[in-house]
Amino acid sequence: MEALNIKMGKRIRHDRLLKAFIFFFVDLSLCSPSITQGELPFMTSDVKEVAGKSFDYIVVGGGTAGCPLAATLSEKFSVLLIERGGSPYGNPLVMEKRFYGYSLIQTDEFSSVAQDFTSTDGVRNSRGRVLGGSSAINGGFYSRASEDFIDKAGWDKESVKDAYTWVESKIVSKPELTPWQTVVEFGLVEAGFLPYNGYSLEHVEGTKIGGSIFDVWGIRHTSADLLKAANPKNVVVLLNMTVKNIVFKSNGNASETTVKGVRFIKSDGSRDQTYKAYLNQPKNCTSKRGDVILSAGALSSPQILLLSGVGHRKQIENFDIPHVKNLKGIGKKMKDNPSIAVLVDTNPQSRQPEPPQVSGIAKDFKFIIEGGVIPTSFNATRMPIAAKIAFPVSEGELKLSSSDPRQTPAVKFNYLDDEKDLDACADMVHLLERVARSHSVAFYLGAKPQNNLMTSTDEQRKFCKENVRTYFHYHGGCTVGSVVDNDYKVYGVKGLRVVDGSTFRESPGTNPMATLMMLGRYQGLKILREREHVSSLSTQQNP
Ligand SMILES: Cc1cc2nc3c(=O)[nH]c(=O)nc-3n(C[C@H](O)[C@H](O)[C@H](O)COP(=O)(O)OP(=O)(O)OC[C@H]3O[C@@H](n4cnc5c(N)ncnc54)[C@H](O)[C@@H]3O)c2cc1C
Repeated sequence: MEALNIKMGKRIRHDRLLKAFIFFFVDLSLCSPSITQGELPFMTSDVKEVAGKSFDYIVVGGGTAGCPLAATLSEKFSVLLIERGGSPYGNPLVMEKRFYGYSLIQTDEFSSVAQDFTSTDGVRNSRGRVLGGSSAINGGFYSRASEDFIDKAGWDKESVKDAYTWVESKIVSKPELTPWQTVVEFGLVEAGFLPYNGYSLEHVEGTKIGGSIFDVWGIRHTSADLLKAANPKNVVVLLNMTVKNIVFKSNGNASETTVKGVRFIKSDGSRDQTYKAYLNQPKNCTSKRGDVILSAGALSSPQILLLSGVGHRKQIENFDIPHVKNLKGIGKKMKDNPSIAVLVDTNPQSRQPEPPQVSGIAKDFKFIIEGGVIPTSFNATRMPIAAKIAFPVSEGELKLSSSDPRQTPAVKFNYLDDEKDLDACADMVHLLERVARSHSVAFYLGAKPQNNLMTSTDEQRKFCKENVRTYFHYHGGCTVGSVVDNDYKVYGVKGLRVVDGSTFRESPGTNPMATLMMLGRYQGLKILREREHVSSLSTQQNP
């Protein structure tokens, strides 16, 4: 136990460990409020309510960024939000913390809330397919981006803070640590992740407890809950429909590409029947108009652009899609933070799953380490401690693999291709082992601390190459500066924006969910400000 008593910036008190053990035996979810709580009155799967109609804004993808964006725009404008998946409410795989991780193992081709995909590198991965997007299947760890990241993005600091606070006031809770999470905390401190910062939403070096979108009853609050702030008179959330492509105006002016609306299909597979929804048209050419905003995530937003004929001509024409606009950056700069995990348990066991709640941020913010209990089947879990490289150099590409928008496009991330990433990974393995083999972890498992750590760089590099996996923070494909400008408008196309993880040149160092929710709110408010004097009444219906 001596190792537990090492000095920290702020001492972790022993009564916390006792409290954590008590928590272990009292399953708070038994007295949880109903998981159906939160159904939204403006959700529908009835295509007739929407097909052929016009709106000021059409948001494609009700995910992490799309929900806060639609909620915010609806304060002043009519908004249609189209989501390919169904409602998260009432689904225990989404809503209940005790089933965390099960959604990733119960997948099917077209309807499960998590959609499996394997990158061309051979790494298995997942993405959300439900209102709330990937915030409905993820670990729920909530952490703001660093000031440096916000500076680089050129965002207004005060507005960023307000947008984070808006999100946090609605869906973020301070977690109670379980015994295992407390042990991970001690292990990180023991391995030198200092200072100890306690509970913090900020991205700070050392060890910290992050926020959570799971509340004290173990109920998940996805970004869909942010839609509760929407103006119910102004918003329609259309579920179970997949947007196939963007509809452009054919005004004969080849130099100007203007968006008219979107075309979509039912997600269940009846692909032959397509439906359309339109943007309201401005009364005259000087009035401002709304946009179609793609918030379909790092894989689908570039895919929808390519399926719409926007992108590299050759790729598009290979799928018999008419080419509309040459924009070479689409599908480029795809990145996924390389990750390595070490299992601390020797065998699978049937434990309650636990999302990561404590993180170690090390070496000038280069590495992030977290630990959890992850289900590998319906009756077995493992206990990995995993680390990611925060700012990898290697990048890859996304290409169409089918004209079916429900299929995941082909994506290659080129994990660890760059020597700098491989060196960083070797360094990361060293740190990871120090946590995984710490006295704290060994004490919890009732084992002796192992001292057979990998020592040679060659051994660590080999381990990295053979074991690289995802931390699920993939991003890029429509990056700022190459596909969208600083206002998130697609270059050369009128009435089209992208607001989601595809616009990130790099993931915000820490876990990205908080910053994507913030981005939805931030960009929504920015658009409202831009159009302060325009009301939806100044527009006429289309067609
Ligand atoms: C398993 C897992 C664990 C993670 N853990 C964490 C964590 O603990 N903390 C953290 O900060 N981050 C975590 N992440 C990362 C984070 O959740 C994602 O980076 C983030 O949610 C992505 O947000 P987004 O808005 O870009 O996309 P998404 O949230 O994925 O939203 C895209 C939405 O668009 C919909 N859509 C896609 N195509 C179409 C179409 N053609 N038509 C209509 N709708 C469409 C999708 O169904 C989805 O709802 C995790 C991710 C995963 C997958």
